[in-house]
Amino acid sequence: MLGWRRHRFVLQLYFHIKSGLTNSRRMAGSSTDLKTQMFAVEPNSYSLSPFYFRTYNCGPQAPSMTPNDWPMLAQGRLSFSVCITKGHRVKTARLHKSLGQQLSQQLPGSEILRLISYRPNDLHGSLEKGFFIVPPLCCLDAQRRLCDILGEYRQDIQLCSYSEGEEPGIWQYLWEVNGEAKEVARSPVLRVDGPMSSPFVDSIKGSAVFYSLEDACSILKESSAFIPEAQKVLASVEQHRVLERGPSPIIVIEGLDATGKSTLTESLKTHLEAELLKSPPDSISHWRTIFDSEPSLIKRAYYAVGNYIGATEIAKKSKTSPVIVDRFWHSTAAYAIATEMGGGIHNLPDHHHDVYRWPEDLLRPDLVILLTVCDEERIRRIRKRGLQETKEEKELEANSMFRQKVEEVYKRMEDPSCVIIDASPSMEMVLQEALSVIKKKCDI
Ligand SMILES: Nc1ncnc2c1ncn2[C@@H]1O[C@H](COP(=O)(O)OP(=O)(O)O)[C@@H](O)[C@H]1O
Ligand SMILES: Nc1ccn([C@H]2C[C@H](O)[C@@H](COP(=O)(O)OP(=O)(O)O)O2)c(=O)n1
Repeated sequence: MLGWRRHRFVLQLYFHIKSGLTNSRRMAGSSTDLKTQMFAVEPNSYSLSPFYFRTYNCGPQAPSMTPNDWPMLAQGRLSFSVCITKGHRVKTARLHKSLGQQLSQQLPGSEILRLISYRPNDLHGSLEKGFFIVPPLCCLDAQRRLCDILGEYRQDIQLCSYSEGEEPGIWQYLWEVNGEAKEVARSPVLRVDGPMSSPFVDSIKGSAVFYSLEDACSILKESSAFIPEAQKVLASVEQHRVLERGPSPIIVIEGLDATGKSTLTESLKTHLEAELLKSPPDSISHWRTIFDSEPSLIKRAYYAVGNYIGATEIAKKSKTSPVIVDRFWHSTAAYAIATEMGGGIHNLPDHHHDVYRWPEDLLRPDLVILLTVCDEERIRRIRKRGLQETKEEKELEANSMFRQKVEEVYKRMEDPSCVIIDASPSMEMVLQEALSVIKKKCDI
């Protein structure tokens, strides 16, 4: 109760001294929407699985909740959700990324979790992405700073706070960030079980993993207004029309950074008198850092399209010699799925889920080899190599859970699935093992 009073006081004080135009039409729409809204918070230390809650209408039989049901509200804690309201998908994705960065930088000590909000009967039509913010205990300053950050985004966000209310239960308060102190709506909230099909998984398709060239290109088309290089990548697709593949085997080598892909692909090239190609191909790889700094919607669309551009060259070369490919679609899907799914391995989509399928319209290799080495050896190799690591690889080094998830997704990919080779032994032994697998699986 005390938490709620203090919390409302701080927010109202803040909004009273802010001025600006109100946007009552949008907020009125949102407040009615809230009555049927589901929220899913990605797993973290509070909950190893996603945390689901929904708003509901009060009634005589309405169940009420206590902070015991909401671990993040224990000890009078307050928490917040910020959703980016639905709009142009590329613009929304960029706003989401920049808001996430600002929240992490400017609210040190707060837990910033990814959140999605949706209506169960219309997931894709209603899905909004955002963050669930748990400031440190007794940190009034965090609320002020949160409001400061949100000022810049006020036309595009919906801010709610959560606390115990005057009436029993946990309440969600919808705030108008844009003008006088105004609590626009309030609603009791109820923690609920997750649906059978995870909305986090459903939201991946078409927003982080693209199962057709058309889907990935549509994102790059929309991005062209903000990123001139997106247009250049699309022009490259036009120049690379898919060709019939030849009779020689196409072999993809996959694995985490420093598992020995480059070393093995170079040796295979020599031993099999093969062509060595990589994805993304040279024609677009110089724009990689530009797309790496974009939100996953755009970054993953770039890598997806890169596979299709690469496929044209792969198909052409397979007419005359075996082709070895250093990373292909499995990398694109594995890193995207592992990044988008919070929590541990148990939270990944189940085996045989259709997120692990190969895109129908993408050239299918004859064999995919996955190189694995233990963490200690992989990190020893990264240090020995001494080259600059990508930001993502630095995170991989720091985040063992993410690394395990990427590798697990590789292992779950289907049709073609990966043949796993333990790449810990000497380079010569790894090469011999790879040659033996290739001999068995391909016509060489
Ligand atoms: N089987 C192996 N045993 C020991 N070191 C290896 C082996 N394979 C590769 N390396 C070394 O590990 C480092 C990373 O290998 P690299 O082929 O560049 O990996 P990737 O292409 O997967 O990032 C390099 O310094 C390489 O010489
Ligand atoms: N075909 C590909 C190749 C790489 N990627 C992405 C997946 C990861 O985000 C990075 C990994 O590439 P990185 O440059 O770190 O790794 P290598 O140097 O190729 O070992 O690129 C992809 O999505 N699709």
